[in-house]
Amino acid sequence: MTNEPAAVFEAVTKSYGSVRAADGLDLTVRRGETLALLGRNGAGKSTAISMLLGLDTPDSGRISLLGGTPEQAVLAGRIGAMLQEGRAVSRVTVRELVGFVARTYPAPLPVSDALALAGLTALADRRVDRLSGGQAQRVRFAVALAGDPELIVLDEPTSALDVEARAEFWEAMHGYARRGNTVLFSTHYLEEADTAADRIVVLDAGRIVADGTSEELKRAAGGAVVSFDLAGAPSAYLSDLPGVTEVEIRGDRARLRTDDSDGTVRALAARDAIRGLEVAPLALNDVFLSLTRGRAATPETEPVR
Ligand SMILES: Nc1ncnc2c1ncn2[C@@H]1O[C@H](COP(=O)(O)OP(=O)(O)OP(=O)(O)O)[C@@H](O)[C@H]1O
Repeated sequence: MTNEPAAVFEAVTKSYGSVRAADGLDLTVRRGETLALLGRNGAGKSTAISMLLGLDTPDSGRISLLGGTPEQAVLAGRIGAMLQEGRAVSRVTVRELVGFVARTYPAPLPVSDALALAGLTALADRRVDRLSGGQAQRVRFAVALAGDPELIVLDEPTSALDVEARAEFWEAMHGYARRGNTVLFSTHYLEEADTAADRIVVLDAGRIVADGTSEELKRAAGGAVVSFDLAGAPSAYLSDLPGVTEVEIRGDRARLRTDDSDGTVRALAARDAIRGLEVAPLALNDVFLSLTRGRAATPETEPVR
């Protein structure tokens, strides 16, 4: 393995009419890491991925992939990709399909390895049009692995899957990553970025607004959440307590985001407002919301799940 990065974006911009889908992206993807591009619908994830794969060209800036251009890396079979829309294939078996794709690459994985990595060994002789959504998605993953790529790029790979199928999918992906390969995937599931990735890059309106491990992102955002039962008491004073930056009341429960949890708790204790008191570190969801706040309320954007 070399120290050369898997992929580099340098000051990459891309506009569609008046929409800036990539607005000065600078990003280095290191070899062997599993990186999540996290953002709402329309944040620019698919645009970044299309440019990385050479399917779209930046208006300005530069992208290199495995030390060369995206086209060179893709043509040499060094990249595997799973994009959002998959074409349906019928009649062939799982093994036949993966074998067929593997033969188009210069140095493919043995088909049995690709099937095993994708958790498909037991389904190898099943027709691909007779699979569940989760199984079909793992077939697409096996197809992306067929050429034995060094880097795999997955655009929202689990968006149509239920919880169990998602877990199985990530298990398969981890098997591939453990072989020293690089994975870049996009998602709008925070939980998935949190658990499946080593590194999270948060995109918003075509810009990178955060970059780090889930722990680093939470630490950088600072603070904690203090919650307690109001027990019918008034809540108007809460926003004036030490450290409190945000107050949310749900039913009879108050939830305070604070930069100084000790100070907040002391002040609540002084008012005897500590029924059901809980102090918790910030969740990735809170971090994400504060990073992307103020840009969310347009009709095309949806909250992350
Ligand atoms: N071919 C295109 N023509 C016009 N606008 C486009 C095109 N592709 C993307 N856009 C716009 O660029 C912005 C970024 O879109 P992109 O698909 O990259 O976001 P995304 O983060 O992948 O979203 P999603 O989660 O919905 O896939 C959006 O405002 C989108 O409407």
